[in-house]
Amino acid sequence: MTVKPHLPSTQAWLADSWQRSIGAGLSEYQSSRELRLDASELKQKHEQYQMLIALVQSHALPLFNQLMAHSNSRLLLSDADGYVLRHWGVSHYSTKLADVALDIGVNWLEQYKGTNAIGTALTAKQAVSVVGEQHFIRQNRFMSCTACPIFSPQGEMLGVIDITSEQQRHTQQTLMLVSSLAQQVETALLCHLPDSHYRIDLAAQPNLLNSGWQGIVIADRDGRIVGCNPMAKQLLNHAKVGDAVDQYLGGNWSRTCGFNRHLALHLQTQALNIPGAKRRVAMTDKAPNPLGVRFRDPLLERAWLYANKVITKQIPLLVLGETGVGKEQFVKKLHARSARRAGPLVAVNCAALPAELVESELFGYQAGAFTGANRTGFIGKIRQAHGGFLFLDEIGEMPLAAQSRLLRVLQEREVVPVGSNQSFKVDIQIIAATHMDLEQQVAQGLFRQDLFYRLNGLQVCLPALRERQDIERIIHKLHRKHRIAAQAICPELLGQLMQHHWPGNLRELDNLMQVACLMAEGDDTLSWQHLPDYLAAKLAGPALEAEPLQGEPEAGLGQSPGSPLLGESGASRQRSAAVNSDSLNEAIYSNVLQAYQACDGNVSQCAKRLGISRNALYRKLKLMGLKE
Ligand SMILES: Nc1ncnc2c1ncn2[C@@H]1O[C@H](COP(=O)(O)OP(=O)(O)OP(=O)(O)O)[C@@H](O)[C@H]1O
Repeated sequence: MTVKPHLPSTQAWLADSWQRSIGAGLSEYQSSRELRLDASELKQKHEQYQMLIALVQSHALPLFNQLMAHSNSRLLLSDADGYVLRHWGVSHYSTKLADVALDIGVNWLEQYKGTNAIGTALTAKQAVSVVGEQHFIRQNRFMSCTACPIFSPQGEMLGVIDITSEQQRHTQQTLMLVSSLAQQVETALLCHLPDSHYRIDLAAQPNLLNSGWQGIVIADRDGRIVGCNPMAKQLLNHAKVGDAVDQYLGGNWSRTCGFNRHLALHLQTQALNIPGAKRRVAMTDKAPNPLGVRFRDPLLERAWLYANKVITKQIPLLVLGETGVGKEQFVKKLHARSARRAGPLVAVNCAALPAELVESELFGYQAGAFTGANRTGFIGKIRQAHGGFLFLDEIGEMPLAAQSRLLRVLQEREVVPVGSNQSFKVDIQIIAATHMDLEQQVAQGLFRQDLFYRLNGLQVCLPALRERQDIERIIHKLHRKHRIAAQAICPELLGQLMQHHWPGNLRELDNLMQVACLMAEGDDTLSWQHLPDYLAAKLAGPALEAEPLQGEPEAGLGQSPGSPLLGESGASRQRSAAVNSDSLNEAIYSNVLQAYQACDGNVSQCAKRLGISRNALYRKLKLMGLKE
């Protein structure tokens, strides 16, 4: 005899769900059906959703632990197909959950389990609480479950987050808590969109800015919206991705990061500092044609074509070239034009990575893995780069002890976070860059030969600025970038710029143009008179060829050494020293030291002040014994 279930009548979504359970052929008296992933399928799911899992762990688990850890409850995450991906909470509860198969890898769609929070939230696309008797299958009625879907910034449902409790009956508060956990994860996803540079929180009242109910807009470096939450859309009258933030918030929102006002809105802007902030939300299908990028210099063109060939095959790429030739920009362009462009580009500054932190930075670590570890753990740069590029910048500067650890990391394409026994497969393209002659470093015992071979799948060398056939075009390009209004360059100055040695390469030219254009504001022609004296002297007079601090030139520090790199043609063009190198080095030391002290040891600020890259500053500080 079949017993007709008594349909709950109080809430429409619940009645609909029971109807669907009956429609799926389930009976409340039977035990539920089981669809379970096998080990390899589960591993695949974990790889696919590792970013989501990590964000739940870092953005939802701490609050859950604080409020529910002692209440025989568990926090669960399922994917959009209803498979439980992970659960967290008190350990003695999981056996009981396992009895009803609320276990990792088990599917909780309504068609298998009847009305339940995970399956019903997925179908109804809304937060639901399914408490005790409301479960369709009797076997599940000892539980209270509350679940809320998590949506990607593009509106795609990624999964649900759920709290399941054994004794505690869920209430409206639990529903609010789970919704807020889902919201935290959605905000984290928003902040990890490719090109995220600014986060702007907005609200009508200042005390709502950190309430969880504020609007959030994520903008790129140029102030274009790359994503926003529904509240921001509402507050900004349907702002869209691609719109300029200025259009909605005036021109002051990014001027100083911090609090601000625009009309009736209170704003709080912060610069996002996510390492390699370009993470994958979804892989896109077709890569743009790299051959569409044209270089007007044959050496650069060849480097581009070769590099593009190897990066489709996961062959490690080594990018060489003097400081400031644009290695980092080249890698960014490679990434942007590659099939992995929707994946992240995660940069590691190897010069600034202490040996003892190599594993935890690269592999990640579990919460509490060692003293000083972040409470929520860290996913690690390698897993962050999954699906994209891992860019090992300044590889030649890496201390030997750190090199052997890096080698181990690169040999195993599986990552086990420090303090964990779970391994994660990673799919990454490795690119390393350096301004140093690595082969010479190997010969001198300063760089491990095995690591060199591991990184040196293909080597491309970017030409120095003085060697480039398109130097005139670059000068005009950088002039256009910095000039304040239409303006020509006087032929004598142009000629001199084209002949200059440019030890700091593009960076040096870029800095010079910036200063000169400021001086030339309002004039029709950029000419000698607009150059500060020291720059004019540098261009006009005999070249200042000082010995660098350690065979290495930097722009912006007042020195002008020759090329240290590779013995390639540029090196042969080095001119002889014309000033006393000791006094020049002294001046540089004192310059750097002053700036470093003035910036309270803040490397980014100090590099900005000196007009050099952070990497270059790190190198200087190391030479001066101010950094490890
Ligand atoms: N294609 C380009 N066009 C114009 N300017 C460029 C280009 N590439 C790089 N630059 C300028 O040169 C600067 C240095 O570029 P980048 O950091 O890529 O050099 P790098 O070779 O990686 O330097 P380092 O070895 O010191 O880290 C950039 O900040 C930019 O100002």
